[in-house]
Amino acid sequence: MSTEKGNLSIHSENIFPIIKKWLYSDHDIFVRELISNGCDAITKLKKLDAMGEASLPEDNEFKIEVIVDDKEKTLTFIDNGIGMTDEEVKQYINQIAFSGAEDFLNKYKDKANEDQIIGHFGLGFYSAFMVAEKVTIDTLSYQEGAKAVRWVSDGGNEYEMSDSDRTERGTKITLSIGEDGKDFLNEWTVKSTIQKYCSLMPIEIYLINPNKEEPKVENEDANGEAKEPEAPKPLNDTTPLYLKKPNECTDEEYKEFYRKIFMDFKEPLFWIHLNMDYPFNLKGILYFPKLGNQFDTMEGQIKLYNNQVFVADNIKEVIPEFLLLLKGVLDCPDLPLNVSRSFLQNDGFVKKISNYITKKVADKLNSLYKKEKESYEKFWDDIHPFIKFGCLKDDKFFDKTKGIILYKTTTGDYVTLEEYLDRNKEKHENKVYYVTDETLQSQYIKMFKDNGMEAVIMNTTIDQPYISHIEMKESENNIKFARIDADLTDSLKDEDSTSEEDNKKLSEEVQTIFRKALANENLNVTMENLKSEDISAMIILPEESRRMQDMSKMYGMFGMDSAAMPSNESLLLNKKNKLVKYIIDNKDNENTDIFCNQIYDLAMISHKQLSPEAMTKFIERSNKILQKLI
Ligand SMILES: Nc1ncnc2c1ncn2[C@@H]1O[C@H](COP(=O)(O)OP(=O)(O)OP(=O)(O)O)[C@@H](O)[C@H]1O
Repeated sequence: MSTEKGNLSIHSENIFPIIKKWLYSDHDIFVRELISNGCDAITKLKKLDAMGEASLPEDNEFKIEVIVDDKEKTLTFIDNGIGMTDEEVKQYINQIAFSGAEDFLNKYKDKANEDQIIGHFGLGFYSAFMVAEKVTIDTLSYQEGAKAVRWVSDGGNEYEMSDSDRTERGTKITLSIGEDGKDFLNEWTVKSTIQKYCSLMPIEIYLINPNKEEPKVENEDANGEAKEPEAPKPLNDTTPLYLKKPNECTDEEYKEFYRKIFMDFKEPLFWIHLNMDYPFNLKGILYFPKLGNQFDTMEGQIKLYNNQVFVADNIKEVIPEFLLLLKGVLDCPDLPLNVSRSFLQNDGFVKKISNYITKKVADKLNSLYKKEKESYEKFWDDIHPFIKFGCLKDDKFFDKTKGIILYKTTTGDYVTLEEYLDRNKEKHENKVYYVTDETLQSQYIKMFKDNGMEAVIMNTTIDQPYISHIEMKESENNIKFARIDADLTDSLKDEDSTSEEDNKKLSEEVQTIFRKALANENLNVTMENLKSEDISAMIILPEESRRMQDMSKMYGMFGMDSAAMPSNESLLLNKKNKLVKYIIDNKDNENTDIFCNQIYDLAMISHKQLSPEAMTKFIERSNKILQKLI
């Protein structure tokens, strides 16, 4: 073939600077594009072979090689697929491939919307110019008698075609790397890019560095026999586990796949294998990860693939936000690979996928609850923030899971809301008592236990919004949550023969003593006849006031003054307690001040953390009390 020069029919002076500029943030995707073109070329040939329209040599092994040569400043992609004839190069590369680039340019002209443009990476072959100054294609078609063709372009709007010296079937694309792309002459960069985009692609991919000094290996074994050199390993897993049928996969395989993909060596708790052909094609595995410790951020990772080609991580337009707390791989060939995020957002098809995944997750949780209750309870501490977040975010998910949401009780077991309410209805109807800090509130927990009562433990950040959510959803049933120190239930009180009037008088009297001792004119004091004699006093703060306080503390961080909030805390004194009785009967005792302050601090410690000043005084006073015992 005589050398042929041509002009790429283009409507812009030069499209390539635009490609480089706009796609800069994603400029490693050219690796994905060129390798997937190689995969496609091989898949096409496999199909022809299966139809008997191509004959392949006996020892044929399909593969893709990527050669990184920092001396020659080239990065080369070789496949042994279908190849192209000169006519095909003209048609596919000069016309069709370019239309992808042209399409891109039109979008760029019409919509100055960055998201549209960056999201649209359907540039295929021409994305090579994002890093290359010159691109050379050497290709030999599988067809009998085909002649090898060379195509060269330096990224302007011109190309040159001539005969090539390629003798093997397939296509070799050589990128002469320019200044912009010099990172891609680094073996590690190329390797990690291939692993990012191509680790599940269906054809074996090998990375070759001709300039690397191979470490000397012993080529004789212990008996002096010549050792077989180790065969190079592909960088990818050509048959990812999710392609297998769920009933053919073992637990070990699921765990191994998880370790390999996420490099997470903590075992996942359980998983959901998605395998759907109709009405859309979706395969994948979603894992519920084990939370490390409470300081670990709950951040999952959902990798989206299109026919084993990586598209992106955590695309919240396709995957419901709360599912992003999971880890998983989803392969959806029906989702266009080259489409902008704003398009996905408005696509009804994508919503169907998202609803399907949500339903599958809810189904799995329900089946675990029904069939493997013990494991479900064991997993609960790890999975509950995820489930609660899902309930807050998605009403449908809430409807499907509300009956299987567990509450860990101070008795040590796990119950549903219905079970809790039912078994406590004699003592407090439609009311859920909860604990936010088991250590701090241990005094109250003990009192509850002594009286055969129980509270549920709600000690994570998601619990407060979740409580409000449940109260809203259950408003018809008038279900209310109250922290264990929010009020005093009748079950904790004993019969009291004192008249209401006398009681009021007594409370006022004691209030005066305590106000004076604590030098606090606003202190509220009430008297109750508790069942237990041991407790001297408790701090009571109505649920609503505490929620307001918590909120103001949160907003205080953003400049609101939380000190300006009135406090509704009151000191509840136990009439039955010896010390309280003693104070009432010996108002003028020299130790009254010490008693009152110590009682108040002890009650406060079980309610919230003391301020540094209060703590210092408490310790000083405790030491003084001890000294009096000498
Ligand atoms: N390695 C290759 N072997 C054989 N043909 C190829 C190869 N690379 C590209 N082609 C041909 O060139 C055409 C255009 O390639 P290009 O990557 O630009 O677009 P595409 O692969 O069709 O679509 P896209 O990459 O946008 O999904 C391909 O459809 C194919 O026919």
